[in-house]
Amino acid sequence: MYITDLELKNFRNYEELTIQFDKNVNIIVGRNAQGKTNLIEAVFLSSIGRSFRTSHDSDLIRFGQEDAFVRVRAEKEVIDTRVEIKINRHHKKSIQKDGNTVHRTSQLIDNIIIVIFSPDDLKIVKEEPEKRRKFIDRELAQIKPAYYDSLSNYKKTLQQRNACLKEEYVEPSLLSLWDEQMIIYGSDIIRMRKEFIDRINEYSSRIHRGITNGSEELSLRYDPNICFCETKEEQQELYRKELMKSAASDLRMRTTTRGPQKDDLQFFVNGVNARSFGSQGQQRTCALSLKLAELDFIREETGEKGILLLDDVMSELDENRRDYLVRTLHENQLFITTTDIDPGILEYYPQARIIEIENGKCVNLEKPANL
Ligand SMILES: Nc1ncnc2c1ncn2[C@@H]1O[C@H](COP(=O)(O)OP(=O)(O)OP(=O)(O)O)[C@@H](O)[C@H]1O
Repeated sequence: MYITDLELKNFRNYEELTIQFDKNVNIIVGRNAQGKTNLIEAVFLSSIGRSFRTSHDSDLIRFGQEDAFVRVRAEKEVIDTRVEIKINRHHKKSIQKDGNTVHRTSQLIDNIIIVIFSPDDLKIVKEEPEKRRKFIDRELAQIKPAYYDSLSNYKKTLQQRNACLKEEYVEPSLLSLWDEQMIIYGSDIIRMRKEFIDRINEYSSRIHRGITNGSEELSLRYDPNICFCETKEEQQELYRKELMKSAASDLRMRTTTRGPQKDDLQFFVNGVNARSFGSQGQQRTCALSLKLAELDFIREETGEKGILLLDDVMSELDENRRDYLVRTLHENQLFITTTDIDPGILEYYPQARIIEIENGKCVNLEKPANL
């Protein structure tokens, strides 16, 4: 799968842009604050209909304008696709896929599959558990409609249950109504997360061995707040018991204290917890292995090669890791944003398309003379 072209109108600092991409490597180069990340943000929008850096769609509209428009075309193994997004300051955003209106974001799932890797991702090991849950959710929701549905239903139910717990008087029958919903959706989430992490563990440990020339063994462990059970029935039964056990503390604390909203993911390098004891370099290598494992997972699940956006990440990696990244990704379409082109990348990818950005305009599609 690869993105063939992009069209923008009044998107962030772009007034108007039409651009074709290379099916392998696209290097988006320019000084700071010129619109490099804005460009890949527009590309990313076609995968889940949302930005990776803001939850306010109106932020995407060019200052002083009322509407923004994004069109992304992609070629896939079986059928090509086109995603168009219109954002208005006052109305709901509208999305079309191949000319048909998308009513629910889940209808976009499994169409254009994009993985974004930014410097923030390099901190995933040492950051708060929320970041690791977000990683799991973003990845799974993008390719598994069932996960997307369970997660959004779970989040809605959790909100309603928490609102109920904040009331002066908590109606027991209402609470147990929410509990039954939590049990169904929460159990599904735990089971799908467990399967996902087991698979990602397998891929990432192989990749990690490759990056470290076999000197480090990475293993991932899912750390669910409510233990994983082998069967769905056992899972729901356990979930029910845990909710009953925590009912008194939930009422006292006026919030839901148990469930997948408290899950975490642990990283071990050579058996040692990387969050507590890993060096910064080791933590970064874990993050890199995890990201690359995502692409393997996508390939296995969908048969498609996911598209990778590397936002400003090359300069954050040492030569060894950069090399590994560049060498292993020759089958995926890459978008690399950078202020300076690393000549090493052009050695591997002499055909890479260089897209130079200046103040929301594409100024030069040729290779600079010095490279
Ligand atoms: N809605 C908007 N309308 C107009 N301009 C915007 C809008 N949102 C952001 N910008 C501008 O876009 C620019 C930032 O673009 P972007 O984040 O893509 O930078 P970049 O080229 O990736 O820079 P860096 O190398 O520093 O990461 C800023 O000048 C900002 O003011």
